[in-house]
This record gives sequence, C-alpha cells and structure tokens, in this order.
Amino acid sequence: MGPDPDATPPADVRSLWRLRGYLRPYVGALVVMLSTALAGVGLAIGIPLVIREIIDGPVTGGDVGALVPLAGLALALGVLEAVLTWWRRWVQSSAVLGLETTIRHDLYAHLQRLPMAFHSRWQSGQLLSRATTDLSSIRRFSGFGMLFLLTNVVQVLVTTGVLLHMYWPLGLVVGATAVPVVWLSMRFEKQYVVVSRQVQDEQGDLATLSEEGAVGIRTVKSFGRAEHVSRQYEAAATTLLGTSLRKVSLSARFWTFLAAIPNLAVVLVLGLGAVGVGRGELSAGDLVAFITLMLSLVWPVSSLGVILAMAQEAMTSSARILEIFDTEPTVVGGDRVIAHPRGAVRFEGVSFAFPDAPDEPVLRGLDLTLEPGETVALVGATGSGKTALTALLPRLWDVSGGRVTIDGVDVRDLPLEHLRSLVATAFEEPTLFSMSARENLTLGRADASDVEIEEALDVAQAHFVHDLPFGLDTRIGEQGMALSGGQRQRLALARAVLARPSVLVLDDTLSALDVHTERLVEDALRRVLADTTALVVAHRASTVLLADRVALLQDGTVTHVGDHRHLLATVPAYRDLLAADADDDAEVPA
Ligand SMILES: Nc1ncnc2c1ncn2[C@@H]1O[C@H](COP(=O)(O)OP(=O)(O)OP(=O)(O)O)[C@@H](O)[C@H]1O
Repeated sequence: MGPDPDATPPADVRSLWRLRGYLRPYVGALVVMLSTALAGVGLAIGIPLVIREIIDGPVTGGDVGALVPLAGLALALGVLEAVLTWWRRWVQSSAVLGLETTIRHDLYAHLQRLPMAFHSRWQSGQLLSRATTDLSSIRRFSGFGMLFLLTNVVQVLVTTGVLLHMYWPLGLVVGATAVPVVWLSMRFEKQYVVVSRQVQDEQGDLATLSEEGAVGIRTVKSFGRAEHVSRQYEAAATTLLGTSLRKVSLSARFWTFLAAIPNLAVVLVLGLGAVGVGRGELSAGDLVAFITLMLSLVWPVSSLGVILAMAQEAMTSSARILEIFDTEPTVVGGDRVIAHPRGAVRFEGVSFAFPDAPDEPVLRGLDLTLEPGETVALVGATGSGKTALTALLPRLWDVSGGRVTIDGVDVRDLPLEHLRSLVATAFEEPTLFSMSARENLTLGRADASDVEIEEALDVAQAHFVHDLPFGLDTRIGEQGMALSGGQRQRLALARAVLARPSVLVLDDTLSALDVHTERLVEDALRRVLADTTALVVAHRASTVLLADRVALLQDGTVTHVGDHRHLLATVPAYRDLLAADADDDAEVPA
C-alpha cells in the first residue's frame, strides 16, 4: 500500500509540471523576471556593439566631440543593466519565497490530514527532508534555474549569431570552444550530483547521530558508552570531511578548466583577429567587441550543466513531494452530527488488524457496551490490544470489521472534528508541545476560562504548574522545562478533562503516579467520571476500582465483563493479571 518512503521515486518533467499551479499567483512576477532577464541579454550584446562604435569612430578618428554621446550611451546602458538586475532579483526573491511558503503550508496541512497508517510508516526524518531540502531545490529551480535555462540558451544562440555575422571564421572558432565547455560541464554535473547527494546523506547521518547522542544522553552516560558514541560520531564526521573535500576538489578542477578554455580561445581569437585586422577584413573595434561578446558567453555556456543538474534535482524533489500529496487521507469524516451527545458507546463485532500486519488481527469479534456516564475499565495482558481498542474510538485507526458507535451513530459517519470533540484521550506517554503549560492544557478547548483550567488541574492533582518559574505561562515540552513522567501524565489528564468530552479515554494515564497522588487523582476523577462515559485502561487494582464495570480482554476479544470483586473471585486469568495488586484492594475505597 502506498509509496515506499525510502525509495527515490522516478522523476521526470511531468512531476515538475504538476506543481505549476503554485506559480499562478506569481505570473506577474514571472513576466517581470523574464523580461528583465531578456533585456539584460540584449544589453550584454548591445554594450560591446556600442564600444565597437566608440573604437572605430571617435577613438580611431580622434574625434572627442563624438566620443561624449557614445560614451554616455554606454554608461547609460551599463546603469540600466544594473537596475534591471536589481529589479529582477528583488521580484524573484519575494516570489520564490512566497511559492516555497505556500507549498510548505499545503504539505503540512496535508500531513495533518493523513492517517496514523501513513505516519507510522514514514520516519519523521524522511518527512523533514522533504519539507526542507526538497522544497528548497524546487524553490532554487523555479526562481533561478528555470529563468536562466531559458535566457542563457537565448543569449548563447543570439550572441553566436552576432559573432558569426560579424566575422564568420572567428565565429566558428568561438562556436568550437563551446563544445569542450559544454562537454566538461555535463561531465562535471554528473559527478557533482553524485558527490553532493553523498554529502547530503552523510550530513543527515551525522545529524541523526548528534540528535541521538543529545536525546539519549542519559542512556549513553548510564551505560558508560560516551566514548563509543563519540568514536561513532568522529568516524561519521571524518567520512563527511573526506567527501566534502572530494566535492571541493572536483569543483576546483572544473572551474580551473572552465577559466582556461576561454583564455586559450582569447589568445587564438586575438592572433587570428590581428591577421583579419591586418588584411582589412575586420576593424579594431570589431575585434574588441568580438572578444567582449565571446567572454560574455562563458557564464551562460558553463552554467548550463549546473542548471540542468538543478532541473534534474527539482524534478526528483517534486516527485518526492507529490508522493505525499498523492497519498489520499483514508480516514475521512461523514456528515452526521450528534446534537445532544449522551455518550453511549458500543463496539459491535469489532475486529482490527494493523495495516502492516493484516494477517495478525489484534482484535476479533469484540463486543462491548458503555452506557452513558458509565466507567468501564479495560484489563488485559501487555500487548493484548488495549491501546488499539481505545484508538478506534477517535478513529486514530479504523476498524477492519464491525463498527464502533457513539449514541448509535457509526463513528465513521461523524465529521472528524466533531468526533474528536466528543472523545478525548489521555495517553500513558503523553506528548507535550513546545509551548506554555496553558497552551498545552487548552489544546482541546482553546476558550477554557481560568476557573475551568483550575478545576481540571484539581482533578489531575496538577497544581505543580503554579510552582513553575512562570506559572501557567512557563514554556514546557521538548524545548522547555523538563517535567517528570508523573507530571506529564497529570497535565495530559487535565488536558483531556478540560476538553469536556462526552467520552473520556484514559490509556493507563495514572501509571507513573505514586500511590498517594494516584489516590488523590482518583478521588477527584470519580467526581468527573460520575457523568462522563469513560474507558479506562488499567493495570492496577486501584485504577480498576474507579470503574463501574471491568472488561477483560483476552485473545483479541472481551471474554468477561463484570464487577471487579466478582471477576477476581470467578476468573483465574483476571486474578493472575491483578494478583499482585489484589491485596491492596481492601485499602482502597470502593
Ligand atoms: N503500528 C503497529 N503495527 C503493527 N503492530 C502493532 C502496531 N502497534 C502495536 N502493534 C502490536 O499490536 C499489539 C497490541 O498492541 P497494544 O499497544 O494495543 O497493546 P496493549 O494491550 O495496549 O499493551 P500495553 O499494556 O503493553 O500498553 C501488540 O502486539 C503490538 O506489538
């Protein structure tokens, strides 16, 4: 199913062409860019011709009076060329940056719509490189490459035509020097693409190593592996250095040859040109114009190889980005709305297998009913599919068979946003985002008042946020204050409670809390759970006691549903799972 994230997709002009819609808002800018660039070509050809007039006219004839207007014209053309270049660059930069931003925005929005099945298959590094490296290579080509591919070809053709027209034998010499230059740039381009890809990959490897080293610093230190990790890093850095030096030496050789060829040609043209001037077939002004025009061809000819490489790269990048755009969001909402949700949940004959393991169903023929306001604890061995079951409610995954309903409506018939406002989940290992504690808390309900935030913090026993350096405004998450596992869980619980869902899912949310805090949280939770339907994944007897009923998950299906004490007394498998905890049970208020 879907494309392979690690493979480089076949690239051709069609992929680049498919992104043309993004250029539409910039048609005006493109017209300005193209006309200024073409006018620049005209000036690059015109200025040497004016100089020819100056040399053959006033300079040869010693006529100072005629020199002034011609020199003024040359100067004006030079200034015009500078102004046009400035204008083109200015228009170009704002257009291509805008273009890149629009594609990046669409890409991000699309990624948010793609289902878990997509995200569990694609490494974040892959997505990151598509959103950064690939986008910038498209930007470079659409702003710079595309324009110069066109204008350079025009400049080479027109200038060669002018040269041939001025004095065809020398024109042929110049035409002939273009051959080794083009050949050299093509060869260079091929080798350069390979080396620069390699440098990019090695930079990626090095980045991964440094990230792992930084994120895993505790593990590295506690296992005494610091030296091993630095050796690994050093080896990767040395490889990168070697490859980068190869890249530099390759381009140093290329540019040296590139400079040498026109210089040799100048010698040849000067020699042959002098003969031509001596024979009266060519004026001195012609020769100077000729050489100036010839030198003006060096960049357009030599850059063709690099621009073609850029085009190739942009095609590959478009193909890689289109791969993401072409992945259809398979989890799409319906259009039914539950106006007054009561929170009755039913799993009816539910089966489920992860898409990458379709032959090993995690759940099969599972039935479970949660009455409105009821709390059901889900108990099962580790790996028995408890998390998978809870993920079916907000449609992080879709059932493979059967259906899940809320108030009798199949969750697939509800708009996704509506469904996800009905169901809130607190995970065992919650993600906190790099933003303030308040923003993290109000993720599910941006308009929550301070009083409501306070109530949610009460339920989750998360008053510690007030003791953070800036209270609720303290930045937490990856780039902010590090919080303990238990603190993170309590924030996640407060976040879920604050969303005031009709159905609350707690996926082992209390596992990192000490017994004392857990009891306080449970006491407060009991009040919240009194009128909210809740599915609570539980590993401990104390958590189970929050529930009105317990469902035992075995072999992918619910085998027993009942009261905790009853199950403990009658179901040996249940007793085994909660045996260690069973003794505590007397201490906990039922
Ligand atoms: N993305 C996935 N692709 C394939 N298999 C998966 C995926 N995620 C989980 N599994 C497998 O599905 C099974 C059920 O996993 P699940 O996380 O639902 O178990 P659990 O009962 O919640 O376990 P625990 O109590 O340890 O959290 C496990 O065998 C797990 O290895």
